Amino acid sequence: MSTYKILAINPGSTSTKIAVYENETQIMEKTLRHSTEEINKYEKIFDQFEFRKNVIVDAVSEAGIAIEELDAVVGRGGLLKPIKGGTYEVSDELIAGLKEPYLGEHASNLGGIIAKEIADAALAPSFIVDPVVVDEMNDVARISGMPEIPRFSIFHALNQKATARRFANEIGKSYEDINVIVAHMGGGVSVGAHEKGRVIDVNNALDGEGPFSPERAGGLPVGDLAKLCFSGKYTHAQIKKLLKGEGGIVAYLGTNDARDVEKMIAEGDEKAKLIYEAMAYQVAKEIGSCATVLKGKVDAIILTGGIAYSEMITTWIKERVSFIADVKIYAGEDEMSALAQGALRVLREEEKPQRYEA
Ligand SMILES: Nc1ncnc2c1ncn2[C@@H]1O[C@H](COP(=O)(O)OP(=O)(O)OP(=O)(O)O)[C@@H](O)[C@H]1O
Ligand SMILES: CCCC(=O)O
Repeated sequence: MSTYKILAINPGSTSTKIAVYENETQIMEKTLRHSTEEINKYEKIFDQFEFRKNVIVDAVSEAGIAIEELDAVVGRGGLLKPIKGGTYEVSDELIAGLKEPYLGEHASNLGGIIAKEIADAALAPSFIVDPVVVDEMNDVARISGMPEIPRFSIFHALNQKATARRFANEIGKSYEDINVIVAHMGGGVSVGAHEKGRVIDVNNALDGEGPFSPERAGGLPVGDLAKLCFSGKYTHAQIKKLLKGEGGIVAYLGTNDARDVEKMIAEGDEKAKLIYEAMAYQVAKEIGSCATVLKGKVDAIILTGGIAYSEMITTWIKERVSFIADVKIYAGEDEMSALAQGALRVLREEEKPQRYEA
C-alpha cells in the first residue's frame, strides 16, 4: 500500500492548527497562535494570507519535513456557496469563491487558499473537505414559512460527518448505509439528521436556528426579536452581536465556558443550573425533531464537540432521547484527522474529488 504524506491546515479566528499525517498516522501537530496585535494589522481575513502561510511553512520545516515531501495539502473550507459534502480539489473557481466569499468573512476562508499555494510548491494536489456550507437538505426542509427567508444549512459538517463515519466503521457498515442524528456541541451547536450519507436537515448554527449555545442565541421568538430590532436601542451590528458572540449562555451567566458553569452549579447557583439544563433541553428537543425527519429510523444518536465531555449535559440529553436510539458519545472534535482522511479517500481513489462551481 502506498504511503501518503498529507499536510492539514485549519485556520481559526486566533490560531491556525496544522498537522502532518502519513496515511492515518499523525506525525506532527502544532497550534500556531496569532496575537490580537498581529491579527488586527489586517483589515480583511484574506489580507492575513501571506502571514499565515509563512508561519505554517516555517513550522513544517522546523519539524524536519520538507514541503517537497508532501503528497497533498488539505485545508478547512470556507463560506462558499452551498455545496454537497465531500472532498473538493482546490481549483481557480474555488479560490475565487474563497476570496469573495458568498456568505461573508470567516477564518476558514483561508484554508483552501493557503493549501493550494503550499501544494503548488510541492507539485501536489490541494483539497478542502466538508466545509461549513455543506448543504444536502431535502427541498421540503428549505421552506421556512416566509418566502423571502428560505432555510439553508450551515453547520459543523466536517466533525458531524467524521463522527458519523466513525460510528458506521465501528458497527462494520458504511456511512451511506446508516441513519444517525449528530449533535455537535461546541461554541456553536448544530444538530443534523444524516440519512444514508446525506445531511437532509440541520439547524443553521451560524445564524439564528436551533438550540442556544455557549455564545449564540439560537432560534428566538421572532415577533419579540423584530420589536427589539425596531426599538431604536440597538444598531444592526449590536443586534448581530447579541445573537452571535454575546448570546446564549454568556448572555445569562457571563461566561462562554461550560466548565465555569459547572463550577457555578457545584457551588449551588440555581440560575446557572436552570440555564445549563435549558441548553440540554433544547438540544434534546432538536434531536427529537430530527427523529421525525428520519421517520423514526435512527441507528444511533451521536453527541460530540467540547461540551460532550460534560457528564451533566450528556445525562440530561440521554434522559430525554434514549427512547429514540442508543446514544454514543464522541467528545471533542478531531477536525485535523477528518481533513487528512478526506484527502486520503481521494488519493486512494475510494472517493472522486468534487468540483466547485460558482
Ligand atoms: N471537560 C469539559 N466539560 C464541559 N465542557 C467542556 C469540557 N471541555 C470543553 N468544554 C466546553 O466545550 C466548549 C468548546 O467546545 P469546542 O472546542 O468544540 O468549540 P469550538 O471549536 O470553539 O467551537 P465550534 O465547535 O462551534 O467550532 C466550551 O464551552 C468548553 O467549556
Ligand atoms: C457553523 C459552524 C462553524 C462555527 O461554529 O463557526
